[in-house]
Amino acid sequence: MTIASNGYQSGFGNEFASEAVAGTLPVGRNSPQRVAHGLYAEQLSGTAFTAPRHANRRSWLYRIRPAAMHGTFAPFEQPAFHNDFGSGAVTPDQLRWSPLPLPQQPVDFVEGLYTMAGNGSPAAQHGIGIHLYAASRDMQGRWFYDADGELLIVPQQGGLHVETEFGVLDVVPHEILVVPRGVRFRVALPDGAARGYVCENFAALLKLPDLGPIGSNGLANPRDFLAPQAAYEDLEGDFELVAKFQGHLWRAPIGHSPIDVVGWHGNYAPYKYDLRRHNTIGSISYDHPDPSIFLVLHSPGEHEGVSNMDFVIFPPRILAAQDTFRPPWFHRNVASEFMGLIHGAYDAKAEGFAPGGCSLHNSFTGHGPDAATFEKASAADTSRPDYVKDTMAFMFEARAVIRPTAQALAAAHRQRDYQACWSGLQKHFAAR
Ligand SMILES: O=C(O)Cc1cc(O)ccc1O
Ligand SMILES: [Fe+2]
Repeated sequence: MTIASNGYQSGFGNEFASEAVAGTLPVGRNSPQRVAHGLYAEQLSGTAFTAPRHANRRSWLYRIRPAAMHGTFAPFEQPAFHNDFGSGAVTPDQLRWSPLPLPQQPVDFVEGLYTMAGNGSPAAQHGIGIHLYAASRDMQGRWFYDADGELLIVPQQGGLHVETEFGVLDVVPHEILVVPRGVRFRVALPDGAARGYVCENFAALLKLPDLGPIGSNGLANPRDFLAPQAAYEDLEGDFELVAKFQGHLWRAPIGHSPIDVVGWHGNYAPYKYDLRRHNTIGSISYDHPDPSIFLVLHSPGEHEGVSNMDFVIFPPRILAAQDTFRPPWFHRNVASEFMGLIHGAYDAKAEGFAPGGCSLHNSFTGHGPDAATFEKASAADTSRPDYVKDTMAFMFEARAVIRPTAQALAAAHRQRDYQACWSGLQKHFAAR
């Protein structure tokens, strides 16, 4: 059984209000003595009660049964999905992986999560977990919530039909989905199989960046973010609720569908965004800009301008910079970079970086265009623009080193010859 979408409300972090049955939302108060239609009122807080108003996020849910109603949690064994990033040595090598193969067996979204890397921890409330998912069946009689971090889901192959307490979000590759901490949801696969990336953010909630001299419009525009209209099901049965709590998965029996919110209002809700709407800005004079110009959302850190995580995309664009090496330059950064590819080819890598694949370049590890890209771009005619088409790469960039998991380092899909992509770079130096 699937719940159909009731559509969307637009805006980033707005004070939304939505009811699937007319007259559900109380007027002029949040918690009346008796809620309309015999519903229960429940608050879901995403920030401290006393967070300043501009940062305060919470919603009120009016539901058939309160979230407290479920059985006792017991461990749920899914050893590939965790937050064990280790504390020992971490290789400074450049790392790259081919796409995670799609499962041959029936595997749902939660069973198909595979942890690649991360830093910090849910207990410390800083850092990120970076996961892949590869799934082949709908979550059946099972709902999931992550108490450890908000989930930034980046589909790469196959759509996702995501039923949440707040309503339904349908996403396809090129769209992203953010499910806030604690929100219960079920993922169905309209295309039969699906693959993608997840950034689990343990720290400050994702927000739109300030635009500085860019002005009041540009990059990801707030009105293009969509939150769901309320949609619910009134369903009883022998089901299960899976929780991620302090790095581990738990399961509890639940006798009803938790997607039973008939109306809600507030500013803490899941949302989606179509990356193709990004208003991409670049150089119209010379030089390739820093990738911060491609920022979509970020989780700010304690120091201004230094993020816990920046989500950056490399969408189709026109390169016009003159007398310029147009692809990303060679570089070493204090920040650490995990990249993925949703579609097409990435302009710094002629070969080997496939859609569904990923790479990791940690703090001060040298990287940049591969040898073939360097030779081509050094010889290119820059008097005319380049149209970079058929591409959508992204980066989860973190201030702290991103530690690959033991399973990612040992994985069959790791490209152990990745560094060879630079070995063909020729010495061109001539003093005279
Ligand atoms: O390909 C990369 O490494 C990502 C990246 C892209 C870019 O345009 C500038 C710097 C950077 O790290
Ligand atoms: Fe880089």
